[in-house]
Amino acid sequence: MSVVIKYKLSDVAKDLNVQNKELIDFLYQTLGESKKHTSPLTEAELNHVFEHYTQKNSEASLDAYLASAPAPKVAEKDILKKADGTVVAAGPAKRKERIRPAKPEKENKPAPEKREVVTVTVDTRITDVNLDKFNEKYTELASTKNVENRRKPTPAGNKQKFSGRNNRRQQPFQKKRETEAERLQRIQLEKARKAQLKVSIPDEITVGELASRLKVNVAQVIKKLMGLGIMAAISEVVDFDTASLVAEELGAKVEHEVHVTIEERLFEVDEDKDEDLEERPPVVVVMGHVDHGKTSILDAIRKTRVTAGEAGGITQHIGAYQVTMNGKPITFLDTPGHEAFTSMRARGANLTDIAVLVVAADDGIMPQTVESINHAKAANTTIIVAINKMDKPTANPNHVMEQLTQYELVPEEWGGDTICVPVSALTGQGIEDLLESINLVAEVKELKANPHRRAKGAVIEARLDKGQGPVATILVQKGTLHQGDVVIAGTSVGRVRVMRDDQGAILKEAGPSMPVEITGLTEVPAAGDLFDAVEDEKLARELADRRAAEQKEQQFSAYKKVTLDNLFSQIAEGERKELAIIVKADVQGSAEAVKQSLEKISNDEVRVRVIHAGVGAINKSDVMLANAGNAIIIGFNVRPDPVAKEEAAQAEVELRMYRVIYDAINDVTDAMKGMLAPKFREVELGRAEVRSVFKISSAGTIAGCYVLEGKVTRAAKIRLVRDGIVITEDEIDSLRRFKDDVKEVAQGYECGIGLDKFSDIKEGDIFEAFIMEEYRD
Ligand SMILES: Nc1nc2c(ncn2[C@@H]2O[C@H](COP(=O)(O)OP(=O)(O)OP(=O)(O)O)[C@@H](O)[C@H]2O)c(=O)[nH]1
Repeated sequence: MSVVIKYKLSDVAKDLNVQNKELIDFLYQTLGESKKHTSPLTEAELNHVFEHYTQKNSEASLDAYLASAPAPKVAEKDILKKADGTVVAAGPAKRKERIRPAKPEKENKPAPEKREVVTVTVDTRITDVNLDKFNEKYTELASTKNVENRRKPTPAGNKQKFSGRNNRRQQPFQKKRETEAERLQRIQLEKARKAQLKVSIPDEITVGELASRLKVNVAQVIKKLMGLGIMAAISEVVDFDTASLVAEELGAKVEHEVHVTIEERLFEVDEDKDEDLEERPPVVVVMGHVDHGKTSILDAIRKTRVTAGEAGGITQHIGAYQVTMNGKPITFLDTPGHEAFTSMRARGANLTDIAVLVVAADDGIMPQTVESINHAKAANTTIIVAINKMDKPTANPNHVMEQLTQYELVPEEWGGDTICVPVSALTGQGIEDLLESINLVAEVKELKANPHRRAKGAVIEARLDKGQGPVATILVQKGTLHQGDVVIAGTSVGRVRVMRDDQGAILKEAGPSMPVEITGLTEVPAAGDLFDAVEDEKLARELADRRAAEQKEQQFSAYKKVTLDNLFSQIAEGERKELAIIVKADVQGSAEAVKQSLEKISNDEVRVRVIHAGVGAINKSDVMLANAGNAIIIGFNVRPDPVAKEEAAQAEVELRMYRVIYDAINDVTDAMKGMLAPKFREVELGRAEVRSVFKISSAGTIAGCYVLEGKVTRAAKIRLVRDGIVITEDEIDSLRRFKDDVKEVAQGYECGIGLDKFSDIKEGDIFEAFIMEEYRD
C-alpha cells in the first residue's frame, strides 16, 4: 500500500530550487509518471526525487558549491547565525542546509526556497526513507570536507546526520512540520503494524471476520476479493486459501488456525504407510443356530493346540484365544453367537475378518443360521461354512449345501466361492481342514496391520474382579500394546498393569490381532468399546470425562433411532436414504411375502431393504441386528419375547406388530410418504364467460357470467383469460345467483362473480375455475 504524502510537485520543485517542468520531465523520464505541477507526489516519488537531487548536489562537490553560490551562502549563514545564536562554519552549514531541516527565521523570514528545502528533507526522513543511505552519503561528503569543517563537532561526531529532530530552528513552520511529522509517523506506525500483523485464519471465515482480524475496513477485503474474482458479501464465508491471499495482499502474515479435537491430539490419526504394514492373524467368529455345535467346535479348535504340541496348561476363558495352524496363528473370538459381534458393530468396530458358520449336517439351515448369514453379510465378513456333526448317520451335507445356495452362499465345489468344510466337533474330524481353510481365506484377504504404532483395538468383554479390579479382554487391532501403556477404553482410563494371554501367561507386549486380558483400568469398560493406547494420561482422562458427560446427555436426549414416525424427517433431512427392516413372521411364506411387498415400495427418496426375514418370535438377536443396522422390526403374526421387548425398549429399536400384510405395507408406505413436502396439482372445475360487467358501489366490479362448462364454486380460484392470454389469477370474492350468495353454479346457468383483487374485467373474458389439490405419488 503506497502512502500518499501531500506534497505538490510545485512545492517540491520550489524546495529543490528547480523548475516545475524540470521535475515533471524528470519524473516522466525516470518513473514514467505524468505529473502536473499540482499533482501530489507519493512517498516513493519523493524519495526518488530527493535521492536524485542529493546525488546531483554531492557530485557537484561542496567546494564548487560554496564557491559558486556566494549569495545564498550569505543568506544561509545569516539564517544560521540568527537561529542558533552561534556562527556556524559556512561550508558545512551550507551542506547541512541542503539536507538539514529547520533554519527558520523568526524576524527575518528566510527566502522561501531555502525554508522549503529544509521542510522537504525533514519530512522525507521521517517517512521510511532509508536514512542510513543518506547519512552515508553525508558521511562521505563530510569526511572529504572535514579539514575545512571548522564548526564545533556535534555530539554525534563532527558531521551532522539526519536525525529528524534537528528542525527546531524553523519556527514559522514548526506547526506545519509537526503535523506532517505526526501524520507521517502515524502512517509509518500503521505500516509497521501491518507488516507485523499476524492473522490466524481458520479453514473457513466470513468476510467480516476476516476484515476485523486484519484490522481493515470490510470494503478493502471485499475489493481484494473482487480482485481475485470473488464476489462475496460481508457475511459470506471464504475458504482459507482465499482468505490468506487477501490477508497477504493486505500485508499480513498468515497463520492457519486449526481446531484440534482432544481425539486428534490424543490419538495417532495418520494413516499407516504401506511399508509399515505387516501380516496379521485373522480374527474369526463362530456363529450358527442353537445346538448346531458352536461351543463344541470352539472347544475342538482349542484342543488342537494341545495336540499340535503348543504350550498347553490351564486354559482360562478370556473371551478370545489364538491357535496356530501350520505356524500361522488364528484368533478366535470365543463368544458363541453374535452378541459381541453385533454389539461391536453397533459401535462401529468391525473386529472380525472371517465368520465360521456352523450348520449341523443333520439339521440343515435353521432360522438362526439365516440370522447369522445376514449378520455376517451386513458386516462384510467372509463366511466359511462348517458342516458339523458329520459323525452322525443322519448327516446330509449335500442338503446343507443346497440350502446354502438359497442364501447366495454357493459352495466352492459347485462353482461358487463359499468354502464348506465337513467337520465333527465330537470326533475332531475336519477341524484341521477348517483351520487350514481359515488360513487360506486370510491369505487371500491379505490381512495386514502396522505393529509399529500405539495400540488401537476393541474391548471384547470386561468384568470386575474382586482382587484385580476391572479386567478387560481386548483385541489389539493395530499397533502394539505394552505393559505400562496408558489406555482409554470408552469412559475408562488406566495404565496397563498386568497383561496376560489366553493361557494366563504374562506378556510384556501384544501386537495386532492378539487378544489379551489387561488390568489397570479405572472402571469396567463395555464390550465393544474401542480402546486406544495414548501418551497423555491427563488428556485421556479429560476425554473420558467428556465421553461420560456425552453418554449421559445421550441418555436424556433420545437417540435418533429410525421409527416409522421419524422416518420422514430423517429422509427430509437427508439422513436416510435406506430404510432397513427386519421381518419376522409366523411362517416362511408370510415372511417372504412381507419382505417382497416391503421391498417393492422403495421410492426415489428411500430404498426399503429387508436385512433379515425370518420365522418365529422376535428375539434378542433380531433386536441386536436391528440396533446394529439401525433397522425397524416388523412382526407378522408373531410377538417379541420378553427379553427382546426389553432390549428393544432399551436400544430404542422400533417393533411393529401386524396381523395383516396390507396394514404393514400401508404403514411403511405412509411413513415414507408422510414426510414428503406436499405436492399440489390443479384440478379444473369449469369455465364461465363474462357477458356483462357491472360496477356496484357496495360490491365493486361484478362480472355477469354464464357457466360454459363444468361448474364454478365459491372456493374456486379464477384464472382470467382474455383472448387466450392469462391476465390474472384471483380468488372469488362473491358468487351470486340473482341476489343470493351460492356455493356453486353449474353449467348452463348465469351468475354474478366478484373477484377478490382484480376489477378490470371486460366482456368476453373467460373465467377458468379451478382448485389446487394436494396429492401424493
Ligand atoms: N454328534 C455330534 N454331536 C455334536 C457335535 N457337535 C456338537 N454336538 C452336540 O450338540 C449339542 C450342542 O452343542 P453345542 O456346542 O453346545 O452347540 P452350540 O451351538 O454351542 O449351542 P448353544 O450354545 O446352545 O447355541 C451338544 O450336545 C453337543 O455334544 C458333533 O460334531 N457331533
